Amino acid sequence: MIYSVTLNPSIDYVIGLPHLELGAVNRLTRAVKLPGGKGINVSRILTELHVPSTAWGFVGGSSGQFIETALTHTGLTTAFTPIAADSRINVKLKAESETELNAPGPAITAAEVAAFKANFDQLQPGDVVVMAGSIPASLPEGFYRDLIPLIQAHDAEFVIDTTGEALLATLPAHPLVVKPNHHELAALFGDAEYPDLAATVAAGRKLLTLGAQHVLVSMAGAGALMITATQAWHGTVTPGHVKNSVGAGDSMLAGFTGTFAQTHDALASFKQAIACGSATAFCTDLADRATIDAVAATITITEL
Ligand SMILES: Nc1ncnc2c1ncn2[C@@H]1O[C@H](COP(=O)(O)OP(=O)(O)OP(=O)(O)O)[C@@H](O)[C@H]1O
Ligand SMILES: O=P(O)(O)OC[C@@]1(O)O[C@H](CO)[C@@H](O)[C@@H]1O
Repeated sequence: MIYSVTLNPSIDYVIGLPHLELGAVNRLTRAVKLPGGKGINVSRILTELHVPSTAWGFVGGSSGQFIETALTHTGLTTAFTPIAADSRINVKLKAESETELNAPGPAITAAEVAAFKANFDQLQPGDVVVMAGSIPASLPEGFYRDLIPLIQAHDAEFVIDTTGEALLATLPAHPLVVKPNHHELAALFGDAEYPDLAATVAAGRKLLTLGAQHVLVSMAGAGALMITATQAWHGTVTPGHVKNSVGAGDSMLAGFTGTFAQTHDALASFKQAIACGSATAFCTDLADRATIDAVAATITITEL
């Protein structure tokens, strides 16, 4: 079983208008509410792929109720920990360009944390826990790192999508896959942007040396890399009409994790990762199965 962890779920309030004028009254031409949060997005894509998963995390208030109900309607299994405070609302503004306004998240009490951690008692060998997204300000910075022993005590694996020191701190525990984007990768090593794929591969390979089992580097419209100790592949898709980049990275992680959990075939998992990431970029919400399959048929993989 795959479990996603979203410590800080959100309602994603997606609003659109042709032109934003700061300091003026703007009339929206589009306004929709979606259940959001990186782990939740991973679970939503897994559902599209018919890979069972359960979404864990903290939800509270009427916003939390909306998130839970909306996810249940998608067929996703949730086992959220209820909290007294309200889940956050993040604004995704689509005008001339995309702007995201992400809230800090609710206060979470020690009793709520204890109830959440009790979930980990049910893990079985071979299960995978995907931890993704920000940590609410009321929880310690090292919260993800502290969950790893709870996972490994059951011989389960973990996947982590975080950045900077928080990511580096988890590598000695051998995450199944890490997926920085190329900007995050450069920042991780205090480098300027990498000039070419060879330099990006060399930096990605350092993450393997530090302990990651698989390394993907996403590069938005330029596709993605998968890097092993001796090989590297660059994957791209036929360009399409980009409608939404929110959740492309989460979709990618879902594609890799879901396929790897079923096949243990890293290259097939990489292809599905690219298909899911790009399909989300080509959809108005997260990708649907038909778009994922259509995009998968256009993938080109080049061994570097
Ligand atoms: N414009 C695009 N055209 C085609 N594919 C895209 C595009 N943007 C993203 N993708 C696909 O999605 C993958 C992940 O995108 P990206 O590199 O933006 O991840 P990210 O920075 O983690 O995204 P986010 O945080 O917005 O979810 C890319 O590697 C690519 O396969
Ligand atoms: O504030 P965080 O937790 O870093 O990111 C949250 C978020 O931006 O990530 C998802 C897209 O990746 C959205 O659904 C959600 O609003």
